Order: sequence, then structure tokens, then C-alpha cells
Amino acid sequence: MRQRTRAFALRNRNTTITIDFDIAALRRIGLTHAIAARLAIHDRGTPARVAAVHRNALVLHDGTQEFPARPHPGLDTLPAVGDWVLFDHNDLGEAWVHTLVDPLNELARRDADGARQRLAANVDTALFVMGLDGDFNPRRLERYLMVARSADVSPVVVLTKGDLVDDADAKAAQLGARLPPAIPIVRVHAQEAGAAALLAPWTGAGQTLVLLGTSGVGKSTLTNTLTGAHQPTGGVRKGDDRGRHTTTSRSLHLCAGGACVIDTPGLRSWQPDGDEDDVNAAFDDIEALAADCRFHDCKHDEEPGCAVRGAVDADRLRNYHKLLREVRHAAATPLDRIAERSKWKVLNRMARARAQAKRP
Ligand SMILES: Nc1nc2c(ncn2[C@@H]2O[C@H](COP(=O)(O)OP(=O)(O)OP(=O)(O)O)[C@@H](O)[C@H]2O)c(=O)[nH]1
Ligand SMILES: [Zn+2]
Repeated sequence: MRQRTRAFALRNRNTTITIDFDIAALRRIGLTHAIAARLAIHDRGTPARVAAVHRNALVLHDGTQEFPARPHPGLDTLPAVGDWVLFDHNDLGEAWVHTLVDPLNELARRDADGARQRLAANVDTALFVMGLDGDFNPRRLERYLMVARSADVSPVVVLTKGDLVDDADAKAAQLGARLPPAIPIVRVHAQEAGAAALLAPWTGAGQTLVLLGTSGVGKSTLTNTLTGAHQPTGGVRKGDDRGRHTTTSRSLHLCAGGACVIDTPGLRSWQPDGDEDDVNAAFDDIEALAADCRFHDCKHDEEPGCAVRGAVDADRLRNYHKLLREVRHAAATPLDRIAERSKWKVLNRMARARAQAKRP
């Protein structure tokens, strides 16, 4: 067994409990005071951070190394990359995760059945990676920004592949004019070391970033650039680890700058996990302007005296309405929808029966 420093002791209901904490090591993988406080309410197990999630197995990082572990069947929520967990070894020496530490935040989406799927947890910054080539799609980006807003994660827009197209400047300018100025937009060449310098404000020690975007936009390339794949940085995944599961799982890597970066596989469908308030928050530029519309219930459509139409990018406004419709639809759970459908079936049947009874 490796030597560990028994560095953390806490007083909990008059008993001093000691969890095996190697603070310096855990700091390397993003331990903060807030997380330490949440770890400390538990009195059993060894803390680690989830570095990757495979179908039925986890890869944990204890600040020094990565190792496989299994989620205990008793866990009601499956850990996601970035989660902090507590594990114990069984008699066979296998690591079993028995406790999921309450996350500070989490990014999630809804799958086709409306079930919530956690993508990453305990994230400071989401890098939304979009190509300036055929991938360029401001509406999709606004959808991502809404997810970030609802999860309380600060967003950074990262535009790649500008070197491959002629209209990169025009597209970047268009996006800058469309999005609220508070959202940082960074243009990078994902393979070049300069990308790491441009993203340095968000990659300092103790920070956790997640890379999100469609397949092929350069997330893995950017991860390699940020982690300085060739530099020997402590717990960086070994060369032979990569490529086995990277396209089907989310995994945590250590940046040269000290941050943890979570690479995710390209997301094909992205049903945001949010409600009307989240949409309104993500489009707060529209909300702010709407205060000056003549009618308080202005739909910013054809109403006279509208302060939004003309001031906000027309497609952004359309996307805002589209996302509002979507979250209202999603708010009806599958059961609600079934109930709704059967209600209509009954009403239709009654209407048919009435029509038949009226026939001579
Ligand atoms: N010219 C150019 N090529 C890039 C840039 N970013 C990424 N690429 C290339 O695009 C291809 C796909 O990049 P990846 O990093 O694998 O994309 P990904 O987003 O991780 O894709 P998934 O893992 O499928 O989600 C690679 O061949 C990269 O070299 C860029 O800024 N400029
Ligand atoms: Zn209006």
C-alpha cells in the first residue's frame, strides 16, 4: 500500500472522525474548501474524484493516480465525471464507491425518454467549442448557454477551425453582435500552443472546466493542447489509456496550468434540462429590453412600441421563443403526456357517441 498522510480530522457531533485525506494531492484534482466541507460530513471511505465513466465502471483519481472502481448498487444516483465520491476496498482489493458527495453543481440533459442524464459535476467553466466551419450554429450555442446558466456554470465560447474557412471573421463578428457582451468568445487554433495561453484565464489551479460541443469540433485536440500531452504533468492519463474509451465516455485530465479539464464525447441531441426561468435567465438581454415594451405582455412579434424587436438579433429572438416552447413541453412529464392523450381519447370517443346518438 502507498503511504498516505492522515491530514484531515473533523469534529462531527462530538466524535472526532478521520477520513484519509491527502489535501495536497486532492487539490491537484480540484479540491476546494466547499468540496472539503461536503466530504467532511461523511465518516467512512477514501475520497476520490471521478475521472471517467464507462458503462458499468468508473475510473477514479485520488490526486496521485487513476484506478478502476465500481459504483455500489445501493447508490441512487450514478456518479458523473467531476463528482467527488468515497470508496472502500473489498476483500478482493476492488474499489467500490459507496458515497456520492453532494455536488456543487452539475450539467445535465434530457434523453429521448425525458430521463435526466448527468454529464459532468462540480464544474466552474464550460467551454462551448464550436467550429467556424460547417459546425457554426448560433442557435445550438444559445441552447448550450442556457444549460450553463441553469447549472450555474460560467460559459466561454471557443471558436475553432477559423483557419479552414474564408468567412471566419464575419461569423465571429456576427456571433459577438448576437450574444450578450458578458459572454467571453475566444478564437483558437486548437492544435497550437497559443490556444492554451488564450484560455489561461479559466485554466488556473483549482478550476474545473468541461468541454462541450458536437463531434469533431476539436475538443480532444484542445484537451491535448491544454494538458500539454508531451509534458510530464503528474496525473495526466498515460498515452496507452487514451483511445480505448475516449469517444464513448467523459474523462478528466489535468491541465498544465493546474486546472482539471473534462473532455466529453460529441453530443448529438441536446434536450436542455431547464425550465422557463432558465431560458429567461439565458436571454436576460431580451428580458431587460422588454421592460420598455409598450405592452407588458408583449410577444415582441408585431406589437407596436416593442423595444426588443430590432434591438435583438431576429434569429436570437426566434430561438428564445422556440426554447420557451420546448421547456414548456418538457415540463409535462411523460406521465402527464399519457394522461393528456388518454383524456383526449375519452373526449373524442364521447363526441363520436354524441354525434352517433343525434343521427336519425
Ligand atoms: N485546422 C484545424 N483543425 C482542427 C482544429 N481543431 C480541431 N481540428 C481537427 O479536427 C479533427 C477533429 O478534432 P477532435 O479533437 O478529434 O474533435 P472532438 O471534438 O474531440 O471530436 P469527438 O471526440 O468526436 O467529440 C482533428 O483532425 C483535429 O486535428 C482547428 O482549430 N483547426
Ligand atoms: Zn416587445
